[in-house]
Amino acid sequence: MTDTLTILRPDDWHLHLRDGAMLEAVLPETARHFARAIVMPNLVPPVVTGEDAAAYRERILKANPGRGTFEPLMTLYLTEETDPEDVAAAHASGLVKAVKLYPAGATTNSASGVRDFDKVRGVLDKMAEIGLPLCVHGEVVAAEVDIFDREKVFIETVLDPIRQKTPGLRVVMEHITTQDGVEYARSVETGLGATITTHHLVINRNHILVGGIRPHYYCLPVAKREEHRRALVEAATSGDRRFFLGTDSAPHPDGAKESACGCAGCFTATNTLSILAEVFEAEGRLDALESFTSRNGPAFYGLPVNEATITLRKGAPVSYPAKIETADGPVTVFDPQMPLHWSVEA
Ligand SMILES: NC(=O)N[C@@H](CC(=O)O)C(=O)O
Ligand SMILES: [Zn+2]
Ligand SMILES: [Zn+2]
Repeated sequence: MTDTLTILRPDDWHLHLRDGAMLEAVLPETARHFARAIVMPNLVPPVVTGEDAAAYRERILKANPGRGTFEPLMTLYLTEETDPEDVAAAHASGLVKAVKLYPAGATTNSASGVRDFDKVRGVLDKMAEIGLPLCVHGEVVAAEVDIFDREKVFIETVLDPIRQKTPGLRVVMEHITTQDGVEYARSVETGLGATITTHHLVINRNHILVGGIRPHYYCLPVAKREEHRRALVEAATSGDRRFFLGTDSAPHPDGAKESACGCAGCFTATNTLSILAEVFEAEGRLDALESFTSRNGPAFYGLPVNEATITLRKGAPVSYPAKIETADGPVTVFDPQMPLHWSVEA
């Protein structure tokens, strides 16, 4: 039986670091194990211009004393007013690694997102020309579409048309939650990737609703039926280069989650690697963990893999804090409802 596993140091291709006191509290949780992360731009106000991204990057680096090896990979929040030339300049300077598309109203802090996709055509055409990836929160927001169908309908009515109208545009389907997402990603040979979160590999919609409503399992896109979770596990553990880890670790203070109108987001930075090792081992696919966490993402983004490694060791159940303390209040760490035996060696 394998009880140690050494893999290239992982990256997180979808992460929320927030700002201010929350940034300071959560950044070490990611920097402990990850070399790089694609940092989501949904601050209030959002990170829209190259100048915004440069300033946010400085704040992240400053919040990370003594852990100089963590590299934030910056993104821009696409609005209907985004200037294609500003995007191109931010890309050319090496500052920005992706642009993020939020359909307006789809998720946390998405009010400045896109309503009319034709209005961003110029930016998308420019991105296709320069090879800058578009990261997509793939849910429609129309009130008549059931929340459990929003991803599937988005793929059919928004994502596929966008890709047809802007050939060559590189797209990452962020945090896919359905078999439909897996199948669509698999239907395209190059230029389309998909991130999968830690929590969507573990929970289905019953975790949110059975035995009482459990706000710490509520995130967007909302977890789906078990058959969809199984499709995600199969895709993540397959080694297929189109699928890579984006934890979507999204901290909210407990008070904002345990509320009559609780925020969406699961905070998984602290125990992600232990959870993933458990999931991959259960599938008999520990050999594919490195592809998912450390190889497929850099390959999609055209970046080198990390040189450093981490070692996971199997032993007695790992202990981790139930909550992270922050100046904004405690943040509950995702509870996978299973013992975790794999720890990351310091
Ligand atoms: N995933 C979530 O449920 N929440 C994210 C936003 C997002 O990634 O959609 C957040 O910023 O809190
Ligand atoms: Zn999202
Ligand atoms: Zn997210």
